[in-house]
This record gives sequence, C-alpha cells and structure tokens, in this order.
Amino acid sequence: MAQSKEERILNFVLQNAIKGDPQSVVDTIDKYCSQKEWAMNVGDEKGLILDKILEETKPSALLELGTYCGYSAVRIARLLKPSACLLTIEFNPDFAAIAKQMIEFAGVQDKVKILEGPSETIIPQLKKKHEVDTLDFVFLDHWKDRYLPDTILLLEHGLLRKGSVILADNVVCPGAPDFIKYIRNNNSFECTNYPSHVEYMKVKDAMEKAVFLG
Ligand SMILES: O=C(NCCCCc1cc2cnccc2s1)c1cc(-c2ccc(F)cc2)cc(O)c1O
Ligand SMILES: [Mg+2]
Repeated sequence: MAQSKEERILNFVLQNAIKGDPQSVVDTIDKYCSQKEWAMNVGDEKGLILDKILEETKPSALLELGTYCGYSAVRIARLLKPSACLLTIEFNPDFAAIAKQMIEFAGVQDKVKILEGPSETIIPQLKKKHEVDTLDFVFLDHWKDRYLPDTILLLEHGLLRKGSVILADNVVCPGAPDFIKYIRNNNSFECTNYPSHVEYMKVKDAMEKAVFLG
C-alpha cells in the first residue's frame, strides 16, 4: 500500500527527531513540510503567536479542534504545566493514529488525550464523559465552517468561563468569515487579530484571539 503524506511526515520524525524532545519533533515537522511536502500544520510562524498566547494564558484545561498529525498538540503540550491537560478532537481515524504516535514519540502523552469523531458529537460529551468543568483555552483548527457552530456549542454547554481564550487559525486563508463576523460583533468577546501567513507559504493568513468576558 502506498504511504500517505502523513505517514511520510511521521516516519521522517521517527528517523530524524529526538525521542522525548517535543521541540525537536516540532522543528523536524517544520523542516519536512517546508522543504519536502506542504502540510496543514499551524507551522513555525503562527506557532510563535500560539506559544506567546499560551505563555500569557497559562491554561490547565485545553481543547483543540483538528489534531491532524499532532504538530500543534505537541507544540502546545511542550509549554503546559505537568497537571495541565489538552483534549484534541480529530475526525479522521488515519490522522488520529498518526497523531497518537507523534505525541507518544514526543513524550507528551501524559498531557494529551485524542478524541476521535466529529466535534458536534464530542463537545456535548465533554463535561459528563471527559470530566471537563470549563475550558481555559480552545484552539480552533478544524473545518472552517465549524468554527462558529462549535463556538456556540461550547457556550450552550457551559464550557467557557470569564477569561476563557479561543484562538482560531486560518481566519484569512482558508477563512472563517461567519465566525469572524459573529465574534467581533458579540460584546461578550474581546477580539484581537494576529496577521501572519499560511504555514510554509507567502500567502497572507491570520489568527484571531477571542477572550470570553462572561
Ligand atoms: O482545512 C484545514 N484544516 C482543517 C482540516 C479539517 C479536518 C477536520 C474536521 C473535523 C471535524 N470535527 C472534529 C475534528 C475535525 S478535523 C486547513 C487548510 C489550510 C489550507 C489549505 C489549502 C490552502 F491553499 C491554504 C491553506 C491551512 C490550514 O492551516 C488548515 O487548518
Ligand atoms: Mg490551520
């Protein structure tokens, strides 16, 4: 069976990164995806914006929508305190299997839990099935037309509290116009835009931070 791009990325990490060193896993994926095959990781440029917002927020309970190969899960987990926990939802079982191996190789498996399935099914289960109280940080990086409905789901299920931070990737390219229109016009959110570029490209992109005011 021919290897998938995601398998090639994982194998490159297994052969070139340092086991148990999340920074080397992040750097190795960036090297492969900038030099060999483009892939939809948040990447090094937007990754630095993500790092800075995480260091400011110091979250304990985190949710990521869109795991893919686990690049941002490893990038996030490497900055978390030992007691913190990142739940990451992935729709595609093949990607989830790759991400699991990536996260274990990086040595951050104790801080990351992969949940497989569609976000609209899993979000309503987070409190009862996954023992979540409220979320300190949410990273939106899944289907761009799910950013708005899933943000509303998070609100409806009482998963956000005063000060919860939502960070959305790709609000310029591919874009999430309905999410941006809603969140910037909702007085319960304080929004900040972070201009950047599509990972490994010169194409303009941006991330949007929205702090829930309660
Ligand atoms: O589509 C993107 N990411 C979403 C994959 C969604 C799969 C999932 C759905 C789903 C549903 N429920 C739960 C979990 C999940 S995961 C994406 C695309 C580009 C891009 C592509 C072409 C291009 F020319 C320029 C940019 C860049 C990016 O950074 C991206 O993130
Ligand atoms: Mg993205």
